[in-house]
Amino acid sequence: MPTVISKYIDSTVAKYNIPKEHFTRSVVAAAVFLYGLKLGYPYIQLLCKNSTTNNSYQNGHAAIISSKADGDNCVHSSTNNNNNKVQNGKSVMNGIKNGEAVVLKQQKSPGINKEFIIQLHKLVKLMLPGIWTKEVGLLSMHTLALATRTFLSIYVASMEGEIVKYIVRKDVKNFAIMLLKWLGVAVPATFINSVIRYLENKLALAFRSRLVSHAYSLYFRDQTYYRVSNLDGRIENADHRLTDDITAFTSSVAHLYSHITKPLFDCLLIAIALARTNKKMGAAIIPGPILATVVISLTGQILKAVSPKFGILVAEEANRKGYLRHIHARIITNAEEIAFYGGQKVELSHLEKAYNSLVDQMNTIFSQRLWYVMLEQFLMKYVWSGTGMIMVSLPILTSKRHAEQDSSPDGGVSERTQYFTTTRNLLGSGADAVERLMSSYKEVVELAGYTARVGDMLDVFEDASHGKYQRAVVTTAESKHLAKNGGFRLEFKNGQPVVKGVIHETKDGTIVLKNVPIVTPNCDVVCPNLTLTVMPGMHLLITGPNGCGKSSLFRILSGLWPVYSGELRKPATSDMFYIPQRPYMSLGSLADQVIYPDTEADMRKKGIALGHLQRCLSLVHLDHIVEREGGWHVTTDWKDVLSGGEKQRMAMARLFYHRPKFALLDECTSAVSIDVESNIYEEAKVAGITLLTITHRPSLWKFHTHLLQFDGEGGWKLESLDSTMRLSLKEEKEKLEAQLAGVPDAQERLKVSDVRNMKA
Ligand SMILES: Nc1ncnc2c1ncn2[C@@H]1O[C@H](COP(=O)(O)OP(=O)(O)OP(=O)(O)O)[C@@H](O)[C@H]1O
Repeated sequence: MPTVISKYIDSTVAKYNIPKEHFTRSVVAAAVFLYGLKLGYPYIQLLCKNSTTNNSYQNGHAAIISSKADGDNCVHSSTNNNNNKVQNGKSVMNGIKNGEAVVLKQQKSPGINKEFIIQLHKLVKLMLPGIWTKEVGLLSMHTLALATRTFLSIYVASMEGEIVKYIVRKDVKNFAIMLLKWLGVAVPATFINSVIRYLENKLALAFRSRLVSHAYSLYFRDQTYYRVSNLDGRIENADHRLTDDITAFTSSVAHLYSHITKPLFDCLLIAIALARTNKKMGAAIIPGPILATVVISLTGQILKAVSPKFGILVAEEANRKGYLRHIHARIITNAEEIAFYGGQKVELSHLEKAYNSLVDQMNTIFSQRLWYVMLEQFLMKYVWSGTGMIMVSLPILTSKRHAEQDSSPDGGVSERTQYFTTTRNLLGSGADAVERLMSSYKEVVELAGYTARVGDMLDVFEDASHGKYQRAVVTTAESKHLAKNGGFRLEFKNGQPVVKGVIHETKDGTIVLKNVPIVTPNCDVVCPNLTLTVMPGMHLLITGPNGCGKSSLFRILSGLWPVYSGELRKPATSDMFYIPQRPYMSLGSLADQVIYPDTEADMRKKGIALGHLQRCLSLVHLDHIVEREGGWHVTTDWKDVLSGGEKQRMAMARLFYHRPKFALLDECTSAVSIDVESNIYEEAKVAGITLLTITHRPSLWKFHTHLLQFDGEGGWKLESLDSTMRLSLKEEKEKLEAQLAGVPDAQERLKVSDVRNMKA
């Protein structure tokens, strides 16, 4: 068949007097153009479609807002903050809990689509921020190394052809010279191979460093690390995305670059070398490439049609890996509590569940790969080898040169053997190159999975730092009731609550709340309307039942939670210092614990010496630990070394180091003995710090001038805590204590009477 085509072409060119070379080049150019058009067509079509259907759903379904008809419960979930559309994704209805809440969750499908190209473009811009960067230098060197390797491959293939020619001619001298040359080329060739791998790893690391530094700067901007896990519901396990996913993404990009660039060079240069060899043999050039193009295109189409959705599979695998890691991290963090409870059975079952789910996903990928790789190998190894054999034999079979035309002594046998060896080697390398190009499709699809995870993470960080959150929101009947009573109703837009409150920084150092609601991240309104002014020196005691919003008030004052309505005036964040119930011990030395969140450099800048830290510790009765632990610069895991009460005292020592205008104390001395606690409060007041204290301990009342009492129903009461008030509270406490003190006696009497009754 190819011979027939070749003969037909020869006669046609001769008939119209067209130079054969022109004809050949035009055919190859047309074939390349058409194939390029065919590959690019779906993307051109997609681009056109997207620009015309901007407000419509694409490749997915969206369920944006769903509300229950009875009006008691309403559920909102949005997949996009600005408009109600989901691209290349779908929203999944997760189920109805207790007949009250429906939670909707968005599920994106990573794949080779417009979303992928946009996200990849954004990430590439971050990894290659300019021309004169280290990354571009590495990339250029890498490209040069890849091109050099291709030239060397072609050179080696032609040398091998010559070696075979001298063997057939029995020309020992030339054979020995060629063999030495061949060995000489092997040294730079292997060095280049090693350089390619080295540069690929360097490039992956450089890309990773760029992305990590960008991601860290976003993660630590404006408390984003808190907001992402507490206020936004889009990404779980940010730690996994920041570590493993960024690594996988950057390695994949660097690997794909060499995996695509090198075969492209190979294909181009090998095609030119093959054409020249064929021309030298006086054989027809067109049939071989046409045959190769047809076979390769068909193979590509078949593989594309049967290829599993590796992008989705890989993204899901990364998700499950992240979850498994999260469960491990929880066990390490809460090891003591779990051990006290003896909760290993439950924890083990959680771990096993997470691990088995990862194994299931990996098995799915392995089994999908099994059939795909089998088909890939069959098409690329056998079908292509057969095609290669036809291509190698064609020029020899169709060559018009006759034995008598050959100048060589063996009638052209050695020349034809040389040609055969060179061409076979070149074709082998060419086939390898095309195989790598085609198998890189699978890697591109996997890259789409990593791109989606990294790109989504950066988008969420960006949104969270600008106060834009998305999470499935459930408002309950109770919170709606509160909202009605307080005259406050949370407003929703695109399924997300609208932040309408204003925040101002005051210069006079007062805290003012005007009609500020306390709203949880789930949009439960725990207190619809709080109005309050705290002047410096006005020590405020905050009480109320559990879950009434006491700590949440501190979250709002610290800027962690948004102000949904009303007005908040507060001093600069540096003038307020929050101490939580569970004290946080940082990494570092003993001195680092006292000065946290300052660093030693900050401390030096402020002109503070270690002697001052010693005084801070003595104010909380903790100065003895300096000697006990071996000095200020000892580094250990302070979380485990210090007792619960010691950790709380250390947290209070920070208060004396920083000396803020306001101290937000959230039951932070619950494990400290009452006498030490009283001393600390006394000293804090002497230091001029205004106290806002959440406590259930009556022993602390005397240090405060005002009382803010939440009733747990959304209501609150602010009154001054004068001596009569303190007395009445004290009396109430003593009455209750007296009643409780009688309970064991009563129980004892009850037991005795029960025994008597039984005996009777
Ligand atoms: N990160 C969060 N996401 C969702 N809801 C939260 C979050 N943190 C707190 N809440 C909810 O906010 C409400 C008020 O919580 P808050 O911590 O202010 O209670 P509290 O009055 O300090 O209680 P306690 O005395 O038990 O410490 C609770 O119903 C709680 O479930």
